[in-house]
Amino acid sequence: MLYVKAPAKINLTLDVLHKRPDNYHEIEMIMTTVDLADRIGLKATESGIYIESADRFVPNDSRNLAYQAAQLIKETYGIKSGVIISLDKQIPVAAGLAGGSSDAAATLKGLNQLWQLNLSLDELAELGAKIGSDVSFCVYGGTALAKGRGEIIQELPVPPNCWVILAKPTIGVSTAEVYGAFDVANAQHPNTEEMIEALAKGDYNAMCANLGNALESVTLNLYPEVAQIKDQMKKFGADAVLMSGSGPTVFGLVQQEARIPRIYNGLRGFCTEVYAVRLIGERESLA
Ligand SMILES: C[C@](O)(CO)[C@H](O)COP(=O)(O)OP(=O)(O)OC[C@H]1O[C@@H](n2ccc(N)nc2=O)[C@H](O)[C@@H]1O
Ligand SMILES: Nc1ncnc2c1ncn2[C@@H]1O[C@H](COP(=O)(O)OP(=O)(O)OP(=O)(O)O)[C@@H](O)[C@H]1O
Repeated sequence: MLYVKAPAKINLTLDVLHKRPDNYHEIEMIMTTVDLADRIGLKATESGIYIESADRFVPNDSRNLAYQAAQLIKETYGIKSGVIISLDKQIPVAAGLAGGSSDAAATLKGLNQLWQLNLSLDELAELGAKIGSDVSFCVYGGTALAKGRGEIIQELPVPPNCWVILAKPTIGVSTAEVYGAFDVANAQHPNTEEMIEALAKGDYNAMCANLGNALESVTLNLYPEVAQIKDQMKKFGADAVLMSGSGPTVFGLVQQEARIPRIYNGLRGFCTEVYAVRLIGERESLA
């Protein structure tokens, strides 16, 4: 069995520029990986693609993004052999943390090794873009500026060291629904350039000051409980707070470890899924 780690991502910024003729939105966003990861096991079989997962919210057929990754590699490179993909899910599902996309990216990287394809990260990221907008970033990991519909990746410096508290309300959010309700005319845009500068300088306070997500107000309107979690996280002492991706997960950045118990325990009072993890933000080598 070959094991590959599939880390979650958070959005430090997410800007939506305009709607495109292909119905996707042109975006500009800065993503970084956090130390909360699914573990993907890959086992060779004679033929077929099989998904094993104990999580009842995870599809075990071609709707699974890891299945789609294996299918794409098999078709593109004419592979006859099969694979059993076991997904040990740690990343909450439909959370805005790119769980499915990261599983797909890890599957691409793992199968590259299992089937000895010798593909580069760039080639794997290009394949990943066919599966979903977040998959290319997940192939590289680390910290990056993503453009286009999310698939054009430019590496950025590793953010300053800090803790990330993640809190997911019990609702799951559909990315398509949030983009669908987005109103370009009334959008609030984060300052992407300032965030890039903050990362270049390793300036934690500037990173906190420039967190911004144009989709946040859309999800907050649809699901008021997300706004409540944001308020609570601030009240309990996070340095800065933002919704990740299309939500509903809210993350808070904290530099002082001593502050974590108060925030963590305070949120656990009305939110079952709360995690305190380190920010990774650094690229890992090929699986
Ligand atoms: C919200 C984010 O997670 C931020 O990282 C991504 O922008 C979404 O990435 P994703 O879940 O991989 O998205 P996809 O599976 O490619 O697309 C899901 C749906 O979201 C909408 N979508 C997605 C990306 C994008 N740039 N514009 C869009 O309008 C489209 O309606 C699409 O049908
Ligand atoms: N490997 C997978 N893990 C979890 N969900 C998956 C997977 N493959 C497909 N799905 C489906 O995708 C839906 C969205 O789940 P996912 O956890 O990827 O969302 P997300 O974190 O919001 O993604 P993103 O941030 O990329 O928009 C789920 O409801 C599930 O039906």
